[in-house]
Amino acid sequence: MSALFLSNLAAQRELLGQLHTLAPDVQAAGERIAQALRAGGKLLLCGNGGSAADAQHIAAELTGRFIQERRPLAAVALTTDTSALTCIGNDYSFDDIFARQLQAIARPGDVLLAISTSGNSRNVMRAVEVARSEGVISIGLLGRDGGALRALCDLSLVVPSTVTARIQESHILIGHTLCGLIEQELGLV
Ligand SMILES: O=C(CO)[C@@H](O)[C@H](O)[C@H](O)[C@H](O)COP(=O)(O)O
Ligand SMILES: [Zn+2]
Repeated sequence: MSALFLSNLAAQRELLGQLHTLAPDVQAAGERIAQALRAGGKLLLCGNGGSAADAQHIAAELTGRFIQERRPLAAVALTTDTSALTCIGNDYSFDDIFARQLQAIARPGDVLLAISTSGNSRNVMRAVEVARSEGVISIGLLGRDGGALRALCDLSLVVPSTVTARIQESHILIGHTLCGLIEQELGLV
């Protein structure tokens, strides 16, 4: 068990080494999301497996509460509606499960947080492509070398580990940091 703890600490140390490039990008991502929310837009989130859980977790911090009592903020995880996911997956393609929901509810000025540890999940890539065509800013929360999503997204936050679990552990740290920045930016804490 202690091997897992040590492996997590090593990944966090590697992340620390990237802080000079990552911190300004996380700050920029928080500001962009806050700007969109201030203007009446919303944050949409997507990802597979553990990243679907992260998408829901981050959305809940905003619609519910992160640190302090405040008005709810508009955030929707595209991972939660099993009817939409099974209908679109079954009738169209699993690659379309996020893109089609996004087409239905996204408006120009919204932001998409696209979460993928490999950076290569087809359904997340398809969502980012649709985001671009709908005037939605895309922020990638990625791992490894960022994969294909790195270049597709308007802004990419890449955790430089090659282990999926370690990347996810850093993703939720960055997700919480974004929630804190958003609350600060909106003057709500
Ligand atoms: O949580 C884990 C592994 O820690 C898995 O459920 C993992 O999220 C799934 O294999 C995903 O399908 C991986 O997708 P992605 O992060 O490469 O986009
Ligand atoms: Zn996991």
